[in-house]
Amino acid sequence: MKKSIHFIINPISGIGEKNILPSLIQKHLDHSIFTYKILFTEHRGHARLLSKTAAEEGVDIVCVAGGDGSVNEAGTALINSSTSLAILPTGSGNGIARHLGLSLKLKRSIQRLNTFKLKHIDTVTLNQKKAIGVSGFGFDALIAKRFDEYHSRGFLSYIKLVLKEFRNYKGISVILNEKEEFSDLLFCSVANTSQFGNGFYISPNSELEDGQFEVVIVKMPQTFAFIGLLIASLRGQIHHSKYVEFYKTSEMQIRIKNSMGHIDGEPVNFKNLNINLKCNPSSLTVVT
Ligand SMILES: Nc1ncnc2c1ncn2[C@@H]1O[C@H](COP(=O)(O)OP(=O)(O)OP(=O)(O)O)[C@@H](O)[C@H]1O
Repeated sequence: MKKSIHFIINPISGIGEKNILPSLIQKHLDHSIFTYKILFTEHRGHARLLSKTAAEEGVDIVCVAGGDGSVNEAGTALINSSTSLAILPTGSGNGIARHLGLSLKLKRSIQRLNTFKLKHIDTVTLNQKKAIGVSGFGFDALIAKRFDEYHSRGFLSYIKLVLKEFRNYKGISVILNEKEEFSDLLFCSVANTSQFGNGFYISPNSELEDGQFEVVIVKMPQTFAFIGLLIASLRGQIHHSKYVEFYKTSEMQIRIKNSMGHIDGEPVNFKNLNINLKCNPSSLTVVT
């Protein structure tokens, strides 16, 4: 019997044209293996609703075309279901797709679906919210919020914003497991995958199949050292920096002071800043 795929396309993700996707899918998907349907998201949160419905209907694969925000919406709706997640990376940063080693070329990533290889990956719970890639508090959350409101997307816009916002940024404080307190931090990340996106690594040793995640503490650097940190991040060397500490774990309680949060790059308002972090091992099936 043929497998069913629902393609869910976020038309505002990234900077590329999404209207060509239906013809690329028609051309490169193996129709002897798959039947498919194409849906475009119409608003924030729509990918979550469409994916939930697909899982309830017993669709085999939800293939989301978008960035990490869309991957989060679609993927977290499929946790512990028998529907697998596939990704066509059309976002600005595509951190989760890059971590999974997926091709950023649309033709290649559609063709790769035809081989239908599955992987069971971990997800992370932050209080009631679910994450797949990198979440956190502090400067990265501020950037997620500003980027969300920004007039343009893509890599260059992102870098411009990061450099502009750093100039006025005041640090945050974090307490780990009610014991260790850190103040004047640039940010605190919860990394289930290795990078924010665009090749900016925050936790190069994070893996999606180890039943654990990393809590990454980044101390506030001076401007010059901040540029150094960005370069180290792009080189995948940030774990050697004296400004960075890692805690690998499957569970942790963190208390955040004076910060907003983000989950998979999307700004999130946590009502309670006592956050219980928990890994959910092998809770999501992805096509790689
Ligand atoms: N039709 C739509 N109109 C407005 N917003 C939408 C629509 N469809 C989805 N969204 C929202 O767009 C936001 C950004 O999407 P996404 O993360 O996929 O792209 P990106 O930000 O360009 O990529 P990345 O997260 O990899 O940097 C998400 O919050 C998603 O809910």
